[in-house]
Amino acid sequence: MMGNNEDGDQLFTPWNVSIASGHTLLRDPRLNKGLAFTEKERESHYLTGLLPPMIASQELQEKKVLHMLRQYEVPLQRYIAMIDLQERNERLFYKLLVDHVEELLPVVYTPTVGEACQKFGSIFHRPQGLYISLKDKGKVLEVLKNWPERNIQVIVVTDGERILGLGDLGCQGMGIPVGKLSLYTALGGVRPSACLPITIDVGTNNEKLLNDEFYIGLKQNRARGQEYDELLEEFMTAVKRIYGEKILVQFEDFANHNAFTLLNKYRTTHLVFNDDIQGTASVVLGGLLSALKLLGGTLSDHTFLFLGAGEAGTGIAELIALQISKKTDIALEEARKKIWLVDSKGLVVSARKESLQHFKQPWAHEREPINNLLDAIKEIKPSVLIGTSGVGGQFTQEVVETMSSINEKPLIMALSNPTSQAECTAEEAYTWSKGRAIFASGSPFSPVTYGDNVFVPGQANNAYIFPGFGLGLIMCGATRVHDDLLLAASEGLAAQVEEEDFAKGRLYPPYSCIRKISANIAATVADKAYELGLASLLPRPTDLVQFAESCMYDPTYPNYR
Ligand SMILES: O=C([O-])CC(=O)C(=O)O
Ligand SMILES: [Mg+2]
Repeated sequence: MMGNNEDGDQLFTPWNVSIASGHTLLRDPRLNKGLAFTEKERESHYLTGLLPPMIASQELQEKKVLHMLRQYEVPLQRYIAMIDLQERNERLFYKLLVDHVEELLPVVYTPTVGEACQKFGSIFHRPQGLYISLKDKGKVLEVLKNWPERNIQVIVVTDGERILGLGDLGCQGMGIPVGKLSLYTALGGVRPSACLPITIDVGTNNEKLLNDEFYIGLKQNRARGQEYDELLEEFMTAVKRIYGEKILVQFEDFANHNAFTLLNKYRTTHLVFNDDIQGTASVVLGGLLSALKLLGGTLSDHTFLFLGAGEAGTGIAELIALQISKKTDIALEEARKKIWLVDSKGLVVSARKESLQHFKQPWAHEREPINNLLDAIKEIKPSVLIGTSGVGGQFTQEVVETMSSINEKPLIMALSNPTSQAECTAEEAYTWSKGRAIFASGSPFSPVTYGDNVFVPGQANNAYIFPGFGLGLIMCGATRVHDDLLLAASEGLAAQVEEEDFAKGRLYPPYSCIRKISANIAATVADKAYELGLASLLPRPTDLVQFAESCMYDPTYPNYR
């Protein structure tokens, strides 16, 4: 329909019904193959003349993009180039990511994605993902319907309040669901069209953003309480209504208070998973199980001390206690007593119980108060030290040396992200422990040479877990997440660590085999879901690893007729 409005501008309805060919085909990132369109495809799809004569293979295209990426010295430039590729040629983006996962994971994911979120307003080109704000209250279902795809299997949603260890980035947190879902596809094989990144904008308390003229979100302080709860309730109801019972909703980078509340509220009615609480817990438990092969003994022989008592800290602590209680005759309550948490006010102890947030209370054991990490280490003598504080540099030389004086092989995990927030670097851990520490970190660190040894630190990042875990849930039609599925994922991951990994001091297998790892995790998770009666796809496939592999998206170009 055409016509003139009052201002004299031409009005028209932006409808366009066509099958993709010619220019449209080239502009559709899901279908575009660029120079890889064959002679025949160019002829039958009206592409002749729209491309230069060269016909390139997908491999050659990969080589070219990789060459270009390696020329950029600034990580953010690489990130932008990858996002541009994703928006231009989706299959090439994923082919590249799958084939060069170790090199490109730090580009599209942690740590660079953190910087991208911080600068999101200025690098914002074309919108990715779906934005739902307070303004959409009462019409969230309609907003969801604006998304062009219908067959969604996974949503990753954030409200941007705790982006990695970088704090409140408001609406600019969108980089995180986008990045996580790229990994769902590249690492876990979930189809890109089945993935939906969502940011819920309830405002931000970040003054810098509120005063930034280019800030892309709502310029108001965060809604709390009833206003917040109602929007999230409307969202969760709409999601189930539009996508059904089996839609997986992954909560990501919410602040502690909302993260625990949302998970508890929706775990019995929806298929929900909190990556920061549960995914991180599962990846760390996997690393601990594999560390036992180096250290000997069982989990219950160890004493654990955490710096940080938020989502990651208490999530990991609870999963360790659960595993101990399942594998021994120690009750969960007793198992918890092997685990100690230090927060910003010092050791979590019973004397503080009244003033503690509810998620810290199970960890308030009997002991004299201690107000700092170092003294807590000296008193408790942990064999395992885990940093989940979100604050960089807290594992000082003295901390690492003290751990090393207590333990022959201290196990130290510096999990906070991105790299700037890591509790210590890999080099610090190996140097200060004189090469004795077993070290893993949330963000990637390069190998470290110490004496005659080259140590390869493992990256204890939930990226090992959520893609395979999600695939496992989806492929068996799971309807609820159960803690036993997380334990299964940890065991599935630990089973993938090989002798040569241990020889290099790493507790995790290399990311280069991540698709195989994910298929195995998916299989152990689905197997457990069948055992618990949580799987709806019947009959159960006999070979679950093979079934997982057969479900995985292959980014190789198809041929067009
Ligand atoms: O995104 C990551 O690298 C791991 C994670 O969930 C977080 O730090 O919040
Ligand atoms: Mg996270």
